[in-house]
Amino acid sequence: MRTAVLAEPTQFELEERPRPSPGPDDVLVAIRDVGICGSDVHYYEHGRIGDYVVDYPLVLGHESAGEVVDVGEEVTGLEPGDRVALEPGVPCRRCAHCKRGDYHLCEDVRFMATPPHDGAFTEYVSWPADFAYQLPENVSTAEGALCEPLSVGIHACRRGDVGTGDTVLVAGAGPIGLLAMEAARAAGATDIVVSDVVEEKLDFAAERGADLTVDVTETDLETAIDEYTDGVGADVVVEASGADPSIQSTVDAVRRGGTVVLVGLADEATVPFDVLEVIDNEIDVHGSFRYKNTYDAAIDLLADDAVDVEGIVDFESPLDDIEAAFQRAMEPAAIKGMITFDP
Ligand SMILES: NC(=O)C1=CN([C@@H]2O[C@H](COP(=O)(O)OP(=O)(O)OC[C@H]3O[C@@H](n4cnc5c(N)ncnc54)[C@H](O)[C@@H]3O)[C@@H](O)[C@H]2O)C=CC1
Ligand SMILES: CC(=O)[C@H](N)C(=O)O
Repeated sequence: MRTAVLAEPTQFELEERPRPSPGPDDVLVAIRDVGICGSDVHYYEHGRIGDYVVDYPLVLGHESAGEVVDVGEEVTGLEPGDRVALEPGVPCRRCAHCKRGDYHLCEDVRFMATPPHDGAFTEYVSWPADFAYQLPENVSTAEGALCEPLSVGIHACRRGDVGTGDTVLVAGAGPIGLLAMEAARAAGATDIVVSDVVEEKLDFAAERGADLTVDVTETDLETAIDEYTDGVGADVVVEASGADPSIQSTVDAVRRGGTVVLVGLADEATVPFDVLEVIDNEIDVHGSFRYKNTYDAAIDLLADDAVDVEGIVDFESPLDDIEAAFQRAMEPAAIKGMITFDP
């Protein structure tokens, strides 16, 4: 099977690898669509993200969906021909975190395209059947692949307890921010403010329904939020940029008693943060790591047309052109690239 292998920084090689056989509890999936995530681009460019260092060769890609072509002997509920979205993190199922239900916090998780685990820029993946979610007829495999970043948005909104009538500030209009905006709207938020430093990103967020956009290179975020909320502040702030100034400004933009959800990964682990403001205003600050139990919700939202994920895809490319696709994904205005495979 044809596989794109990251052989060294900024260097993919296309190689033939043997097609895997599904284990007893696995499904063999012919991959149809794989999104290019910011983390894939980071590994491509720098060979590491924090403590995760690429031991070459590595197969990238963790936002994937495709068609089941074979099933292990113990698998029930899925059969060849079914289209599925693959949840990329398979936990150990035995540790204290897994047993508590926080399987996304499992320290032995096998997460696609996070070293040393291979991902989905390949023609076939064998994957545990319970982490393969059947797609209804009206949900495409491209949408199935984007259940992954949508899940990050859904989990962030759950962490922030976003509810009916809320005003939500989403900081950062990359794919994660844009899909957090979709998830917030679906959770009942009626006012969504999006901040960014790139005008095109904000224009795109506005086209996709942001009620207010704030270019923080020109406008003070706290002032803009104060004006929009009559001095109250946002009920929930979802920080999805990872930029230090944005992280710091979350406590100024949120209302007293509101919630800040930190999703964006800061370059440095330590960011100066006004703790007194957190205490005085009784702000709940939550970290949000990946997601758990979101795929069914993501697929239901897609089937009901309650969210739009395909609209964030701005370019598609076949596997053979993956190098060019990654070069394009590195452009500042790029949003979401998708590697597509012929059926
Ligand atoms: N916690 C988690 O489980 C996950 C975290 N992430 C992280 O979430 C963040 C967002 O991911 P993507 O959307 O893929 O990244 P992205 O890089 O495409 O988007 C970030 C956006 O933030 C904007 N930005 C930069 N400085 C800003 C500022 N001061 N204020 C507001 N916006 C600013 C950028 O212009 C860009 O549009 C990244 O840090 C990524 O590593 C991604 C997936 C999962
Ligand atoms: C941090 C990322 O972008 C990646 N999606 C991951 O969950 O590791």
